[in-house]
Amino acid sequence: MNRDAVKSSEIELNAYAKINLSLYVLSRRADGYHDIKSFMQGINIFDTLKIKTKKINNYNYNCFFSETNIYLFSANRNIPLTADNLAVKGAISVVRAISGRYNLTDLMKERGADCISIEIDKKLPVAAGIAGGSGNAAAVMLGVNHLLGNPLSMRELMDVGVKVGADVPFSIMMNTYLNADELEGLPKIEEASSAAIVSGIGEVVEAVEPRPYFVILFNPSIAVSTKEVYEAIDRKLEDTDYAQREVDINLFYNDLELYTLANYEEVQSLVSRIRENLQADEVLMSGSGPTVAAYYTEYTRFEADYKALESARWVEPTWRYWKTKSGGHDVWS
Ligand SMILES: C[C@@](CO)(OP(=O)(O)O)[C@H](O)COP(=O)(O)OP(=O)(O)OC[C@H]1O[C@@H](n2ccc(N)nc2=O)[C@H](O)[C@@H]1O
Ligand SMILES: Nc1ncnc2c1ncn2[C@@H]1O[C@H](COP(=O)(O)OP(=O)(O)O)[C@@H](O)[C@H]1O
Repeated sequence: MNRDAVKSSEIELNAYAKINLSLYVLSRRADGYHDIKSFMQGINIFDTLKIKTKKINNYNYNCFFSETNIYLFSANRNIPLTADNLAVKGAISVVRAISGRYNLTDLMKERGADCISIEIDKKLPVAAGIAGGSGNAAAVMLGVNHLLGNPLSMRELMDVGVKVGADVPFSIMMNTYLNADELEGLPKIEEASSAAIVSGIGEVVEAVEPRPYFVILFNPSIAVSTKEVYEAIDRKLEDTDYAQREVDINLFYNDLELYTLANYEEVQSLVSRIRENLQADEVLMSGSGPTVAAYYTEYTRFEADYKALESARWVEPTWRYWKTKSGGHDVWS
C-alpha cells in the first residue's frame, strides 16, 4: 500500500444501478441461497454518496455505530437509517477487512481522523431489482478503501462484499469502472468493466464487453422482496429437466419474472402495457423486480417512444420512468 498516495479526506461517488439482461436460477444450495448465471450491466441512473474521514465535530447524523465510528446521514425515509443500511454494512465490512492486515488506528491518525461519515443522496427506487442498496454498499467500500490509501484491491473488495449482499461483487466491479477517475490508484482497477457474466450466488464475476442499448426503465412504485421471489422458484427447481436445461446467456430471459408477474398485478400490467404500446426490441423485468426495462437498438424509435410517454394515457401517474442507456461511458456520451 502506498500510504502517501491518497491524503484527501472526502470522496464523492455515483452508485450506479444494474440491470439483468439474462438471469437463470440453476440450483438451490444447502444454505438457502441459489446458484445463478446472469448477464449484468451498469445503467446510467445512480445515487450519489459522499464518504469522509474526519474528526468527530458534529452530531448532525441519523445514527452512529460505535464499533467503527461510522456516521450515516440521508434525507430519504425509505431506507433504514440503522445498522441494517447496506452502506453501513459495507463500511463495517471493509473496515474489518482492513483492520485484519493494517493498524486502522494508525491509518486514521495519519489522516487526522477518528470517524467515517456517509451521506446518501438516494434517487433510485428501493427493493426494485436494480441493486440500489448493493450499489450504496459498493460505493462506500470503494470510498473508504480509497480514503485509507487503497490497502485492498478491487478483487479483494469484491470477496469481502459478497458477505454484505450477493449483488455487491458485481456492483463493486461496475462502479469501479464507472467511477474510475475518482478511484485512481485502486489496485487491479484495469480489470473492471461495466458488464459481466455473474455466477455462483454472485461472487464469480467475469468481466465482458458491454452490450450497448438505449433503455426506458419503468418502476411501478411498489417494493418486491428478493428473498420471497427466490423462495418461490424452489418448486420449479425440483423438476430436473428444468434445473439441467441449457442456458443461453445472450438471450433476454429472466427466471424470476414468472413469479413476480404472476403475484404482483402491477408488474404484469406494466409489462403488458409496455409490450402493447411501445416499439422496444425487448422487454424484460430486472432481477427479482418490479423494475422493467424496455431495450432499443434504434435511437429514433427509443426517442419517439420516450416522447410519447408524456401524454400517454396507459402510463399510471404512480409509475416512475427513466430514459437511459446501458453499457459504459463510451456508449453514454
Ligand atoms: C435477484 C438479484 C439478481 O441480480 O438481484 P435483485 O433483484 O436483488 O436486484 C440478486 O441475485 C439478488 O442479490 P441481493 O439482492 O444482493 O441478494 P442478498 O441481499 O444477498 O439476498 C437476499 C435474499 O435473496 C436470496 N438469494 C439471493 C441471492 C442468491 N443468489 N440466491 C438467493 O437465494 C436469499 O434468500 C437472501 O436471503
Ligand atoms: N442504502 C440502501 N439503499 C437501498 N436499500 C437499502 C439500503 N440499505 C438497506 N436497504 C434495504 O435493502 C433491501 C434491498 O434494497 P435494494 O438494494 O434497493 O433492492 P434491489 O437489489 O432489489 O434493487 C430493501 O429492503 C432496503 O430496505
